[in-house]
Amino acid sequence: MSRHFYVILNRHAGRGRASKIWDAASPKLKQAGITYQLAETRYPGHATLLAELYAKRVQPDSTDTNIVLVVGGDGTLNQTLNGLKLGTTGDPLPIAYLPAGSGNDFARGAGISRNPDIALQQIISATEPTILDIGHYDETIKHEHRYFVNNVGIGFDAAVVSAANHSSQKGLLNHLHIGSLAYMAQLAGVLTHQDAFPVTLQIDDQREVFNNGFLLTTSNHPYFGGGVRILPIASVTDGKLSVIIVEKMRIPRFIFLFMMMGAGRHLGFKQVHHYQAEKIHLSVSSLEHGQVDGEEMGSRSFDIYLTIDQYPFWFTQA
Ligand SMILES: Nc1ncnc2c1ncn2[C@@H]1O[C@H](COP(=O)(O)OP(=O)(O)OP(=O)(O)O)[C@@H](O)[C@H]1O
Repeated sequence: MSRHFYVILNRHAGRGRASKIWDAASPKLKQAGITYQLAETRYPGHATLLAELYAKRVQPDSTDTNIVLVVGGDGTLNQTLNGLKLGTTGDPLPIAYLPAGSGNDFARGAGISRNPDIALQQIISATEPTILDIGHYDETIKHEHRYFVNNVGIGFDAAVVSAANHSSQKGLLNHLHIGSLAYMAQLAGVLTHQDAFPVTLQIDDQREVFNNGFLLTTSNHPYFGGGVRILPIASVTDGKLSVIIVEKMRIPRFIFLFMMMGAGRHLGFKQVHHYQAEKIHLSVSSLEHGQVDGEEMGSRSFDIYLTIDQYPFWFTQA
């Protein structure tokens, strides 16, 4: 059975790293006898439309395996997944993913190498799809729904994403290839300004209320923020979502908590609560920042139903 790749390339991902990764990978695909068609994203969000149109166009063919290869970061992967979901009526088209972003948290969580040569080998050597968990949310106030590969965050992490994106220094720092400094600088600012907020959480049949929420993240795997192991218990193959709530605490204690995350010891703090479930319902009535897979949801109140789903990915485990 021959393989044909539809490549969705975001040359801007990873501050331009994606472009170099693709230029090195394309001859190797040809050498491996894989045919491909290249589509480059032209504007933010374009990957969704490209994937949707491709899914609508492609015909299932028993002699050919059609695979969508994403070359970009978690944002491009998220958009591609959502476009494929919109455009597919029959069997889902498998996604191959060459991580080329800044954070690459999905690759960490799924066992896809962040070394592009190894990741490409994982893709080329695959002979069948690997089914992994993905998340889905339904937000009832603004009537939004979307799939996610990493996480949906409300509060601290989303405020950091928003502040870094709107920072006046971001362009300069990115130009100097030190964009992560933009996040570090914003982290300090958000730590001092983010207020506590009330959260109501329904986990399967269990209901919890927190008046002092600070960080609220529902995740599909352990990593967030570019490699922070916030939910070590989470897995892309357990058929469950994991949720963590960190209550507001004094700044030095919060910094200590972040240091303990490296060793996975933060879950023992009394202000840290975590759960796993197939269905999660979150309500936040105050205006808070939200993010999904690192993309801003805006500042608003939230009433979100989160569920787990599965999707075929094209790679062999490292
Ligand atoms: N031609 C383009 N011009 C500007 N932005 C684009 C273009 N194509 C895609 N984008 C946007 O680039 C953003 C960042 O992409 P992506 O998340 O893939 O990379 P990243 O942020 O470097 O990686 P990660 O999310 O893993 O940290 C996405 O929001 C995407 O919509």
